[in-house]
Amino acid sequence: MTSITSHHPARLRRSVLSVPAINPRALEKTHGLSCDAVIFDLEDSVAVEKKAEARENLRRFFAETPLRGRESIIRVNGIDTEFFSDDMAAVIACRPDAVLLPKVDGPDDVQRVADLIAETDATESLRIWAMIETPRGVLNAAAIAGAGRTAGGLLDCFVVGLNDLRKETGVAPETGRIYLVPFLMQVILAARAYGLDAIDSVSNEFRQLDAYEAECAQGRAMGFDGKMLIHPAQIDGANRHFGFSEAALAEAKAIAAAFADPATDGLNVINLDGRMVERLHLEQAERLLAKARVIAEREGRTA
Ligand SMILES: CC(C)(COP(=O)(O)OP(=O)(O)OC[C@H]1O[C@@H](n2cnc3c(N)ncnc32)[C@H](O)[C@@H]1OP(=O)(O)O)[C@@H](O)C(=O)NCCC(=O)NCCSC(=O)C[C@H](O)C(=O)O
Ligand SMILES: [Mg+2]
Repeated sequence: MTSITSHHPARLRRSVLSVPAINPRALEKTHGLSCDAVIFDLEDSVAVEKKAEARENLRRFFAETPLRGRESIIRVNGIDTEFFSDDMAAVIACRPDAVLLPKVDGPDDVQRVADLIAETDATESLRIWAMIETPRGVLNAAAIAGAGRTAGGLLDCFVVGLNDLRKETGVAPETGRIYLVPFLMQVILAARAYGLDAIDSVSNEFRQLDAYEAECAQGRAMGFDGKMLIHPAQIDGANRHFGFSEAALAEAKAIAAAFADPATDGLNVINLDGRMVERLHLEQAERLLAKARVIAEREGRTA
């Protein structure tokens, strides 16, 4: 693979909202929210004595009122915990689009889960997402991303977890995430090297929307595809920052139109209004336009 083309070029993952599976009211609310994807959490937001009840909530939710038109992901407890096998049974029963593994330390974690899925009839539809949130996870990010290939191509997306990473490393929550940026960039690079998407970490302060918006802008500039969220108030900001401006859309259309002109047949590089544009830019433009079409479709208009 030589480009950053992902498995699913037109898949939207701007806003990925986490919802505690123990909270029926919040589960119900997901139907009216404009996030691109929902993570149904069985891990940290569910108390130990409530795990079984949370799984039951999910079984009911997926059977009776499943999410439509958006990706659904279930976050299970860690593979070495006592909850994992019951969580995976719930995942297989619910049939979300993906299972999110927390605290992935190395490629073996992904392989173990891929082997488990291979024993079921969910291989066609169920993908694996991995949380990169431990020091080993960050150090092994490239090997983990590469494991996607041996694990039947099921690995699809990385999600960064800075709460755990701060806890494990002692890095302070400084403005601008200054000391965390090297870790974040390493995760993005590893994801891109193997065609995975990468989702930025949650921001805990869900009432401080100015700081949150700045963090979204930073995440977008770093190359993340979207942000994991904890509260509905964070959805609009993520959709805006990880979406496209009118200017970017117009530029993508101009690039696509230029290369569609027969006059550019056989040319790899052209002059577009005083700027060099290559066919690699056409790939980027087409990816942007495909995502823009999905957004427009969802909003009931034409791109
Ligand atoms: C943080 C919260 C506990 C705050 O909840 P609450 O006190 O209810 O907030 P509000 O009163 O402002 O809520 C307003 C209404 O919005 C609904 N709501 C709130 N959060 C959600 C949600 N996540 N999904 C759907 N709906 C939500 C409330 O029910 C209110 O509705 P209404 O009654 O009609 O007014 C809460 O936001 C929350 O639990 N958030 C998610 C927590 C979570 O999922 N944690 C795990 C993910 S974080 C993570 O993964 C960290 C990572 O691992 C790492 O290491 O970094
Ligand atoms: Mg975590």
